Order: sequence, then C-alpha cells, then structure tokens
Amino acid sequence: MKITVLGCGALGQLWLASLYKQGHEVQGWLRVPQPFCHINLVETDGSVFNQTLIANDPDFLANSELLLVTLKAWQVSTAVKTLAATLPASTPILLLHNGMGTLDELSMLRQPLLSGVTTHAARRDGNMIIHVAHGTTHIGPGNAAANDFSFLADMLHDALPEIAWHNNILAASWKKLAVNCVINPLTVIYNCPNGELRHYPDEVSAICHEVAMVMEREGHHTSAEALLLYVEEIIDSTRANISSMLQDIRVQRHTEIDYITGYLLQRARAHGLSVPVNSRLYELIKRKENEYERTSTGLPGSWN
Ligand SMILES: NC(=O)C1=CN([C@@H]2O[C@H](COP(=O)(O)OP(=O)(O)OC[C@H]3O[C@@H](n4cnc5c(N)ncnc54)[C@H](OP(=O)(O)O)[C@@H]3O)[C@@H](O)[C@H]2O)C=CC1
Ligand SMILES: CC(C)(CO)C(=O)C(=O)O
Repeated sequence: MKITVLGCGALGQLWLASLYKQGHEVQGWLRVPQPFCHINLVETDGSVFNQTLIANDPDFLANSELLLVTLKAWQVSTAVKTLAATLPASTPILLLHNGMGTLDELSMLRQPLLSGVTTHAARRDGNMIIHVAHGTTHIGPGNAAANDFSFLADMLHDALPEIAWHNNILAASWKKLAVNCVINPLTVIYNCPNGELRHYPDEVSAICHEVAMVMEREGHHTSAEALLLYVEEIIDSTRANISSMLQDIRVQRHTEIDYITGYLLQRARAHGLSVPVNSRLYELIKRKENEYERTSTGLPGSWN
C-alpha cells in the first residue's frame, strides 16, 4: 500500500519503520519541507532500524492510499486541512493522538476519517527514537464515510500489532481521555512520575467522578468506580513514566491540555454540567504554559 505519514516524531517514525519493514511504500511528511526523512529507531529488543525515506513529495501524496497522522493534537487540524486538498477524496485519513476534538475540527473533510488511540510508547533520545513498550492501537471510524474501513485494522496489525477495530471508537477515546485528564495535569502539578499519583487518591477519584458524569451525558455507559479502576491500572502499569504533558512543560513546549481537559470542559459546558476539579487543573496548566508562551504568537486558540 502507498502510505504518507504526517509527523515524523516518536510515533511517526515507529509507524514509518514498521510499515516499511512490512513492504509498504511509505513517505514521511515534515513540517519544514525536505526531500528525505531519516528514520533511526531502536526497537524494544535493542535492534536498530536506520533508513532514509522520501518526504514531502506531492505526487506521492496525491497517489497515497492512506494518510496516517501522528501529530500532537493541536497540530492536526491545520496540517491535515492543507494536505487534504491534494489527497484523493477516497483516501482514508487516520488520526492517532492523545486528546479529543480534532474530529469536530475536521468534520468538513470529504475523505473517510478514522481516529485512534495507542498504548505503544516511544520517545526521542537525541536523534534516535526508542520504542519503549509494545501496546495496542484502537482504531475506528470518525465519520460515516469510514465505516467500511475495518480492513485497515488487519493491514496495520501486520505491521505493528496489536490493532483493535471498534465500530464505536468514541468509547475507547473517552476512556483514554479519562486517563489523560487524571495523569497528565496531576503529574505536572506534583512534578512526578505517573506512579507517584498513588499518593493522591482523593484528587484521582474526584477527576474520575467528573469525567464519568460527562461521559454518561455523552451517551457512553460507564461509572466513576469503573473509570477509577481503569485509571489506577494505568497509573501502575506506567508507574516509571514521565507523562507527555510533564515532558512538554519541562522543555517549555505547547501542551495538549486544550484537547484533553479543555475538551472535557467544552463537553461539560454543552451539557450544563459543572466540573470544578478539572476546571482548576485546566487553569493551572494554562497558567504554567502561558509563563513561557507569553511572548510567542501563532499558536492555536483554546477551547475555553
Ligand atoms: N510517543 C508516544 O509514546 C505516544 C504518543 N501519543 C500521542 O501521539 C501523538 C504524537 O506523539 P509523538 O509522536 O510523541 O509526538 P512528537 O512531537 O514526537 O511528533 C510530532 C512530530 O510532528 C512534527 N510536526 C509538527 N507540526 C507539523 C506539521 N505541520 N507538519 C508535519 N510535521 C509536523 C513535529 O516536528 P517539530 O518538532 O519539528 O515541530 C514532530 O516531529 C501525540 O498526541 C501524543 O500524545 C500517544 C501515546 C504514546
Ligand atoms: C498514558 C500516559 C499517561 C502515559 O504516560 C500518556 O498517554 C501520556 O503520558 O500522555
């Protein structure tokens, strides 16, 4: 299959390497256009994959059979809209990122739109990408045109297992959103690895209660207790991790808070619900972000 991967960071390079090894024709798409991108990946077993692939070729894009988007949530909408003008109307676009809200931002696209969340872990170390842990990628249709694309799950599974297809991907996206609403802002506030959140059970529980309330109103069957159990499991299984939001704050990068807690607040407001614990966390993270972004311009607006 001919595939363009938009965003050649940690997840992007992992997918480019995996798809290339499976025999697919792949190109990367970089923010600053270049004819080639370099893939330097250290696999979980220590093996190294080095390959130079073509990049930013508009003819390749115009003939692509899949656009795989591995950008941060706040980078997605503008970049995808730009590429969608060249992409065939029948080519599916798969969004893989933390947070929610991009499907709404891209609802005008004519292409089949899919979305997904993953528990694979990869991180940058200098000019290398380290595949830290294998996981499962949950994907499903994000608009009606994508309902018939479950065959993509098999193709992607052969390249980078596990892949799970969901007819209702929003349920999986909300579960991941709940995890990120808890772990990401709290690890920033306490400046700690994920596992230390075990010392803050009241806050973890209060966030889960608010998220469960909003999820129920959105039509997803859940309970605060079920969410709490799930979040506690992830806190334990990722106990040594530095969350992506804490990493972003530490190096003064824009965070995904607008698409995580910000999205929750937006949906809560639409249902007339009050979520004071999450509102406070949102304000605290935005204040930290503003401390280093005060002078910069051109960043996307927030949901709030
Ligand atoms: N890494 C992981 O283990 C996991 C990541 N996720 C989620 O997946 C998403 C991607 O994460 P990750 O790969 O770690 O992020 P990275 O920041 O490593 O990768 C994003 C890449 O996109 C590039 N980029 C930014 N804007 C554009 C643009 N307009 N056109 C082309 N490229 C662009 C960035 O380049 P530059 O830096 O030059 O701007 C960067 O290389 C995030 O939502 C993250 O939360 C979820 C689970 C696990
Ligand atoms: C699951 C978790 C919290 C793992 O660190 C994550 O998705 C992140 O850091 O963004």
